[in-house]
Amino acid sequence: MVAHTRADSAPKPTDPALAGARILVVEARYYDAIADELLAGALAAIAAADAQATVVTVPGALEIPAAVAILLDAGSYDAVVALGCVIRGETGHYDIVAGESARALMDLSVQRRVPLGNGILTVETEAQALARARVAEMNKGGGAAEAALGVLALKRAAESARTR
Ligand SMILES: Nc1c(NC[C@H](O)[C@H](O)[C@H](O)CO)[nH]c(=O)[nH]c1=O
Ligand SMILES: CC(=O)[C@@H](O)COP(=O)(O)O
Repeated sequence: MVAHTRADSAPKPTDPALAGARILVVEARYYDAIADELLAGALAAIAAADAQATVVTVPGALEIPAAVAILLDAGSYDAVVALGCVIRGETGHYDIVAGESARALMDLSVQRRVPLGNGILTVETEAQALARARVAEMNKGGGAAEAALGVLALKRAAESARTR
C-alpha cells in the first residue's frame, strides 16, 4: 500500500533514484529553430537528473505517438518525453494534429504506466511558440522532461514501497 504522497513531499526530478534512468525523447522537427530550443531544455533537465537520454526524430507531431509505441516495444525505457510544435493554419488540421497527438500520448502513458512528459506546443503564432520553447524564457521542453522525471521518481517510490 503506498502511503499518500503530499505534493510538497513528492519525489523531485533531482531525486537520486533517477540516476541512470533511460529517457526516450521523441521530437518532431516540423520547425527546426523551435525544436532546437525544446530539445536543449529537455536534455538539460535529463542531465541534471543524471539520467540518460535517447533522442529520436520524426517529421511531425502526428508521428510522435506511433514512434513512442514502436520504441517502447523495441527497447527498455523508464520514461518518455515528447517534443514538438503545432501552429494553427487556415484549416481544421491543427485540431487533428494537436488533439490526436495529445490524446494518443495520454493513452500510451496511462495504458503502459510509463511516465510521459508532453512538450508538444500547440499555439496560434510562431512568436508564441518561440517564447514557450526558448530555454531562457518558458523552457517548455525542460518542463516536459521534469514532468516525466517527476512521475518516474513517484513510480519508483511506489514500487519500492510495494516491495517492503
Ligand atoms: N502543421 C503541423 C504539422 N503537420 C504535420 C503532421 O504532424 C503530420 O506529419 C502529417 O499530417 C503527416 O502525417 N506537424 C507539426 O508537428 N506541427 C505543425 O504545425
Ligand atoms: C497544424 C497544421 O497542420 C497546419 O500547418 C496546417 O495548416 P493549414 O491548416 O493552413 O493547412
